[in-house]
Amino acid sequence: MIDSRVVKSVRMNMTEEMVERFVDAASRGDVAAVSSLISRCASLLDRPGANGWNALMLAARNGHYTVTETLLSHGADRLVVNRSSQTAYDIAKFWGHTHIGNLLVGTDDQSQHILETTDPSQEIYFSAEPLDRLSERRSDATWQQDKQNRPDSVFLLFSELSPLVHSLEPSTGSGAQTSLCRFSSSLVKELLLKPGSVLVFLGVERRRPSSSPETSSEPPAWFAINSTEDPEVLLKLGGEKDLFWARRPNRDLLNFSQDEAGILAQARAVLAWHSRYAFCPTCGSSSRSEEAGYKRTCTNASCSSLQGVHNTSYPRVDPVVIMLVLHPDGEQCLLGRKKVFPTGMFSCLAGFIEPGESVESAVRREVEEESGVKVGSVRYVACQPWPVPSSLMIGCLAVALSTDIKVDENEIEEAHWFPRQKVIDALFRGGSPVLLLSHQQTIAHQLVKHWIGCNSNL
Ligand SMILES: NC(=O)C1=CN([C@@H]2O[C@H](COP(=O)(O)OP(=O)(O)OC[C@H]3O[C@@H](n4cnc5c(N)ncnc54)[C@H](OP(=O)(O)O)[C@@H]3O)[C@@H](O)[C@H]2O)C=CC1
Ligand SMILES: [Mg+2]
Ligand SMILES: [Mg+2]
Ligand SMILES: [Mg+2]
Ligand SMILES: [Zn+2]
Repeated sequence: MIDSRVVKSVRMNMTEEMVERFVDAASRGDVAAVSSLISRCASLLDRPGANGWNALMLAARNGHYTVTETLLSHGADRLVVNRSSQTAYDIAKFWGHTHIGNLLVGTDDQSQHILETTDPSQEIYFSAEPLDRLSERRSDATWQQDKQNRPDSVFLLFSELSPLVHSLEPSTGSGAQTSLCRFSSSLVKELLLKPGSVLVFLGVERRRPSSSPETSSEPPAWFAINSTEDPEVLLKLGGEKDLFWARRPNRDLLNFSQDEAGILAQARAVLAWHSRYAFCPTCGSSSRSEEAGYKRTCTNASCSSLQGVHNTSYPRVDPVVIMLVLHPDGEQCLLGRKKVFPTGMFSCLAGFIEPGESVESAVRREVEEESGVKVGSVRYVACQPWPVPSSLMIGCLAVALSTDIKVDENEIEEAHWFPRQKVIDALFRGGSPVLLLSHQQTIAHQLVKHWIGCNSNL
């Protein structure tokens, strides 16, 4: 007689084996095997394998576009999570498969196929460009005046370079905690006449490709104002709303949506330049704002800054190299901490580029100055505008030639080689007691993530 428990157990084993074959086919990108197994047993679709990952997650992990497409066309559930609470979209995003991420959220763009799949720049905070800067309109005074008077124009307000913001309900789902306060021209009209106010034209909203052709009016223009009026009085401009000034640059500026962060990076950096260049650096006379806030011209008619190329007349950008230095064994990375960092936090080394220096030389010099480690090859990864006040962080991976560490105590308190697994734990567990990484909106964090994503096989 056959024991029914044995039959049940054999059946279970067969099903489990089929699930494993199915997830394995998805993981390898074998679209024929995936399709054939689904046609034989549709219930396989969302079943997880032994490690808790289903076929969609594995296809997303390994960048298999056609398999992802096939699974979705059969109705695979995009919202199922693995044991680390990641959806297939989270996994695709983490591993840099942007085109698969787009497919999973339903905004597929085939052109992504042509590009390298691991391009981290699309995710970099402060780098979104939702406005068209329309630089050709900056010197068109009539156009500028018209835009300033239009009721649909948007004005952002800053005091001592801090933007006026309001909190967002977590239910907005965007992940952003704060949003920039948007004022209309009628509310800021008087403020613009005050002598301490500086106005910068930021651009016009980019039209969405789907917008109807009969919308003939031009898209709204955006401006930023830095005011020297009493900040408490300015708060009242917003009426009864619960507004506040985002004053702590390294913290309060990291809570916006990607689009608002991009606008903020532009606005704050240009306003910071105005606040530091009230006087001409060449002759010391006062200077005035022109070209809708994109130029400062010396008021002294005989000043040499009025002839030739003078970079003091235009908004400044300071290049900074920031690098994740990899151990020659490829399995460890060099992270350091400044005294001001919270306990346990380590980050990439960074430093200003000096005049006459290439990116590669600056990486080698700063790493050696700060840690004593010699660096060989350097590879650019992505950059981040950093409006504190107006740096451009140039993010690189670099490979060490030596491994002994001797820190420059003026700049760095400690630096160590961290093994890959410790870094993975810090990334996934949001900070272990031994290692806390910098905020995920920083390029330092993104470089670490990029390194893990490039090489690891989680
Ligand atoms: N987004 C991110 O992930 C990160 C951003 N950063 C930003 O990068 C910038 C530079 O990093 P950091 O490690 O401090 O740089 P450095 O290692 O070059 O050290 C900075 C020090 O160098 C001096 N210095 C030299 N050149 C300049 C210059 N052109 N402008 C200002 N100071 C200069 C200053 O000294 P003194 O004050 O004595 O004159 C300053 O304190 C910082 O603004 C920081 O906020 C840094 C790390 C991560
Ligand atoms: Mg340095
Ligand atoms: Mg430094
Ligand atoms: Mg330096
Ligand atoms: Zn001058």
